[in-house]
Amino acid sequence: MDQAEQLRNIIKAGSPRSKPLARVITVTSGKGGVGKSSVAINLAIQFRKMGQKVIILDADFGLANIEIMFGAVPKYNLSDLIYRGKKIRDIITWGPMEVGFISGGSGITGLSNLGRDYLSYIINNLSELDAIADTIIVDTAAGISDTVLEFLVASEEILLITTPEPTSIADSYSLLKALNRHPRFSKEKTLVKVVANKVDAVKEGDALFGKLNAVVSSYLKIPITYLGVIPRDSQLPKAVMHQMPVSLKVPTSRSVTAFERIAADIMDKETDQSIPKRGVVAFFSHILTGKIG
Ligand SMILES: Nc1ncnc2c1ncn2[C@@H]1O[C@H](COP(=O)(O)OP(=O)(O)OP(=O)(O)O)[C@@H](O)[C@H]1O
Repeated sequence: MDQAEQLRNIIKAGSPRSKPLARVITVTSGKGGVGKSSVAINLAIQFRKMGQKVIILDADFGLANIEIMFGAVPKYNLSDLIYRGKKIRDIITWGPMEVGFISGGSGITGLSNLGRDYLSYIINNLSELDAIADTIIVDTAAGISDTVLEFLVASEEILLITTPEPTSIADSYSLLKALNRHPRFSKEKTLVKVVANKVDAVKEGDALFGKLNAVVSSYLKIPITYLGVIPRDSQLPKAVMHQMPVSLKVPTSRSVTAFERIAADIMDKETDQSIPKRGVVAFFSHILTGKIG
């Protein structure tokens, strides 16, 4: 049995569980600095307020945005689970409102060199996340690296953060173009939802989505939907300075009203039921299968 087959068998067998699989939402952007980590962390807080158990996986290897915004320094990261025998519960850092956080470290990158028994051990370990979390938010690096694309291809739900700057819209298009070319991308099985961040007026966000949607539907034919705007909000960077999510620091601020609305929209019961939750095992197996061919 080759490694890919072994992984497929693990997915088929699933893990013993008494609760539904976790929903994996991947937050990404074509360009850096558009607010990806801010969106990830504030949606996590909003989902917690709605009673969800939430884990953020910081897959922006090398940068530590989430831990800075969280004001919590993780003791271990994903590499400690993969290479140093730590268990999943050891590598979760609990932040404000008990949002869990896993730092990716340099975890995923050396996986192709591992043997198959070892890979199944890792996948089995990660599968525990389905029992710990209802929703897992994956914060990727910005841009079109192979690793980012692997994460996106493995996701059933992608939040694409864009700002009205023409460069951000162009980079969002390039990201979707690269994703569309990926041999394992399925437009039928992936929901791509656009968030317009740092906008000065609702109209500006609508225009941004209109432009992006026009080119994406003509040239790529990927269905994308619009989750609306997050206004430019001076409270947001101020909260970062205090290492607290703005949703907790200034819950009445304008961006927080937008985070509440977007979180409610994402968790809307009807939409929620239409999403085929693949769970953590399928998500990571997808990535690992890609790595080992
Ligand atoms: N709606 C907003 N209003 C005002 N400032 C914002 C808003 N969203 C994000 N910012 C600010 O923009 C900067 C970048 O945000 P953030 O770090 O979340 O972006 P990112 O896309 O994750 O960046 P990176 O590419 O470095 O991972 C931060 O200073 C943040 O406070």
